Amino acid sequence: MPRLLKLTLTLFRNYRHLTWQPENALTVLTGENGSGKTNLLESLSLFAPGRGLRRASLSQLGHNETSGWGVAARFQLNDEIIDLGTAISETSRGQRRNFLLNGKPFPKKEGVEDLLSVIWITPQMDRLFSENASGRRRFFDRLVMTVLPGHARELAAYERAMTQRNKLLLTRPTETSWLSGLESTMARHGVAISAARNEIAYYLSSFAQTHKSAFPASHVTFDCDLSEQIQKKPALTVEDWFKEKLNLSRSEDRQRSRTSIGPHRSDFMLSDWKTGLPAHTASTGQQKAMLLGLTLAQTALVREYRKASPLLLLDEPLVHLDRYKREALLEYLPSLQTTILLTGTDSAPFEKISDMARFITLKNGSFQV
Ligand SMILES: Nc1ncnc2c1ncn2[C@@H]1O[C@H](COP(=O)(O)OP(=O)(O)OP(=O)(O)O)[C@@H](O)[C@H]1O
Repeated sequence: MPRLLKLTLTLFRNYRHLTWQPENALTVLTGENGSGKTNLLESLSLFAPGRGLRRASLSQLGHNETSGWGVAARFQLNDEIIDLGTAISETSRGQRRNFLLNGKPFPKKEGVEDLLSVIWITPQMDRLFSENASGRRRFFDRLVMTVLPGHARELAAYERAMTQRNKLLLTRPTETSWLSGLESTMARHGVAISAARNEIAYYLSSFAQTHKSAFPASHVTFDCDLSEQIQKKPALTVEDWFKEKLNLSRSEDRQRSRTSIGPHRSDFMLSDWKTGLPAHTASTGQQKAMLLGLTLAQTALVREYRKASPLLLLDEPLVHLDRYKREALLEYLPSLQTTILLTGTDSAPFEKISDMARFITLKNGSFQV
């Protein structure tokens, strides 16, 4: 669990209208380039905080950029059935995306991430370990959120305070007590963010190590002053230490127009547990295998912490993998007993799961019968 029972797309990307009731836990979506495979996965990725698997703007999601799009899905969670919906709403501050739970706005202080974990990989992530740190940070924070949903709120609160501090340093740098208040807020949430990242990195490494699969067991570490401090000192002391650092960096940060220290600057490192091979020096296929290894360990961790499986969206998971790894992945996935959507241009590489999975061919945003 969870099980996707129904998906309805209205004027979403290249879909005018689609209603789909999946029959199997495993679905393989195939079709020519541009047929709508990633778009369908993207629609489900919107049931997670943020901008979905393509990080698209709201206007890009509507069919031919119309704003009247909507995505609705019915899920079976452990023993209840819920209806989730997302669409654009107009507010006094402009357009934003809203969520509906069983036809009503979400209760205050509760987010979609409290009900459902959605995990995805995309072909763009094949370069995750060799490209810039901001992509890795975003990836890792999303990973932490799927396990500890409160992480999303900590990040939002930290970023809000940091944005205000950066603005204040430029416009009213003499407002020292206001700045101190913002720095206290940043320190409190910053320590919580780093602690959650460290906790998940630690458990991911140990889960990955015991995980029996063809995928390299990975060692995950964080490169951040704060993470290092947290490993040595109690959280409150680290909070004071971070607050002091922020205070001391005011004039430098004012010159740079940004905050130069904190968890928003950290990076995470991944290396093969056995060989010590750092991910960025591995081959393309090895990096893909490390990404999948991390994703499978994440899935196990979500189950352990939340007593429920995540929804898995795997866009082109077999690309770059050798035959041994492809088969190992396909052999493992059915044991997860959750809704898993896989994509590929051809069905042949998925042969191994042909008796368990439902194969659907897409063309121009509709299912081929
Ligand atoms: N807002 C939109 N309105 C209409 N069509 C769109 C919109 N956004 C993207 N498309 C179209 O959707 C198609 C891309 O779909 P998608 O990325 O899902 O394809 P895919 O099947 O995953 O292809 P590939 O195999 O190349 O990865 C493109 O033809 C693109 O022009």
